[in-house]
Amino acid sequence: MESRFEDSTARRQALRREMVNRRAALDAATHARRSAEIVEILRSTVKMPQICAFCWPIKHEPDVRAIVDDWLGQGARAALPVVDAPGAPLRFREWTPTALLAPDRYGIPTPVAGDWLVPDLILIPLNGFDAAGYRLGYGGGFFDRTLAALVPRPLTVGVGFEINRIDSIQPEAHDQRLDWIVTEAGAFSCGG
Ligand SMILES: Nc1nc2c(c(=O)[nH]1)N(C=O)[C@@H](CNc1ccc(C(=O)N[C@@H](CCC(=O)O)C(=O)O)cc1)CN2
Ligand SMILES: Nc1ncnc2c1ncn2[C@@H]1O[C@H](COP(=O)(O)OP(=O)(O)OP(=O)(O)O)[C@@H](O)[C@H]1O
Repeated sequence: MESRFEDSTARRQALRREMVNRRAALDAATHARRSAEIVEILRSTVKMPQICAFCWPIKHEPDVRAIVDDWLGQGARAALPVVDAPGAPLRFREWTPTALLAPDRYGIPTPVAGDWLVPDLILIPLNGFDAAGYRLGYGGGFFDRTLAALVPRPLTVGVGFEINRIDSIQPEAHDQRLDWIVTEAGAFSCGG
């Protein structure tokens, strides 16, 4: 049992790095084009939420901030995740275009003030993903823990690039399945 645990942990660690490396190899124009394609698909498939959580892109993740700007202009509110501590669920703090952001413990720009909000939609960046709707992140377990705790559960839409598609992330008991995955190739319902 111990060695099997170490194997799956080692596999995930190697996959996490590989997924970041694949995105890092995209040139800026390709990255921008694919991000824009994802935003177009989101525009035509996702109903505007009341409160949209999204992530400030890191590690060459897709940049879908344009749809958040659209929704803000149409009356929605937006929020970014805040890491209180490793092992704790995320909380979400309001973001507006004038919000002051400061790097958190991982260097991720994070609001330093603002209302704490509960999103009805979360746009979740996919470091890696599979067709069943499982996501590979950066190993913190933050979204798994957060989604396990949120009642009612918000709509979860993973946003990723096709180069980060994996046959199966070999989900574990704690892995939360996303409702939708949107890539530059389309919107996929995961039927979780
Ligand atoms: N853009 C973005 N923001 C996000 C997330 C995300 O996936 N993307 N998160 C999604 O949950 C949360 C942050 N989760 C993170 C977890 C680990 C690392 C990280 O850099 N890990 C190091 C190893 C650090 C360590 O072990 O101490 C690494 O990958 O090198 C970064 C973010 C909240 N904000
Ligand atoms: N609901 C939960 N309760 C307690 N621990 C959890 C829960 N969900 C995940 N974890 C723990 O978090 C750790 C990391 O999980 P995982 O490898 O799935 O992270 P990840 O999805 O890559 O990370 P992140 O969402 O931060 O990007 C695991 O060791 C797991 O035990």
